[in-house]
Amino acid sequence: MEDLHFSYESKEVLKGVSLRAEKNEIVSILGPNGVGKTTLLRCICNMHRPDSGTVRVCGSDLSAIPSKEMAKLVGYVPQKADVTRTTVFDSVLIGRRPHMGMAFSDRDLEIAWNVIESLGLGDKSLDFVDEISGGEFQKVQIARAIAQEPELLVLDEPSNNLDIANQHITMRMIEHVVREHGLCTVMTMHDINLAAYYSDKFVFVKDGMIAAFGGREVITPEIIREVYGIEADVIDHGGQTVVIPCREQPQYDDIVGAGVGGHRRK
Ligand SMILES: Nc1ncnc2c1ncn2[C@@H]1O[C@H](COP(=O)(O)OP(=O)(O)OP(=O)(O)O)[C@@H](O)[C@H]1O
Repeated sequence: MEDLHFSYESKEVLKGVSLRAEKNEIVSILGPNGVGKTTLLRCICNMHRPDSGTVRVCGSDLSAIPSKEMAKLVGYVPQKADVTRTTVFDSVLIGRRPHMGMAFSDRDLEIAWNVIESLGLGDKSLDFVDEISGGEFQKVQIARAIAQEPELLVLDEPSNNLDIANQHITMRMIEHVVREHGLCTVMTMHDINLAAYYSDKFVFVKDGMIAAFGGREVITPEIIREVYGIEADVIDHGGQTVVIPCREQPQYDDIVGAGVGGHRRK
């Protein structure tokens, strides 16, 4: 992505974003609510046309290729997806559409089933997607994108609605697919610790620009303060980077003192 600018009408959300993600890499995009993370992902997937700048996947300018070719390159899981009444199995199998000829092949069926089983959805495969839980639905969306076998997997908050065990099952599945097939995953995350657990690179977004981009060395108390405006400790826990917000935050007192939620402190 090179020098990308994007505006909603007169509001400029992305102000010259450049970044490069490699094969076999998991890249997490981090930053506060409303900073432009989803907008960035939608530009990567060609769902938003940037004001200027380019996005290339495997050398192809996505704005210039047919949608079926695009679907072979990029699999996208949005934060909120529409629910149509299909079974879990069919919903995942549909991910194979960019690869199929006139009909689904045995290989398509096998790939769909393997992903479903790996994500622990086997016993739900004949359930309708409008009759499963929010977390199960999230896993179905991710399973479909994995079954699509794209070069680039773009995930908007993949841990949404998932309990701690399912967060790790899903992230491990994504990690496995990335390592096994050498594809690239770019995802937004609010949980920095989960991102730190599984990602190779981190992009901190602030004011429509990249505040930091790199390996786990960019996760520092300074960048957390700069981007989120909070104090936090960043510790190494057995080789794992862990961010722990400090209990005392001067601005929390201001918020509580101002009576947010009706709980004015005396
Ligand atoms: N369709 C739209 N029309 C106008 N403004 C929009 C639209 N979608 C998003 N915005 C605005 O653009 C900004 C960036 O939104 P975006 O959804 O990209 O943020 P985000 O970082 O993904 O937020 P979150 O972490 O809360 O999901 C926000 O101020 C938002 O209100």
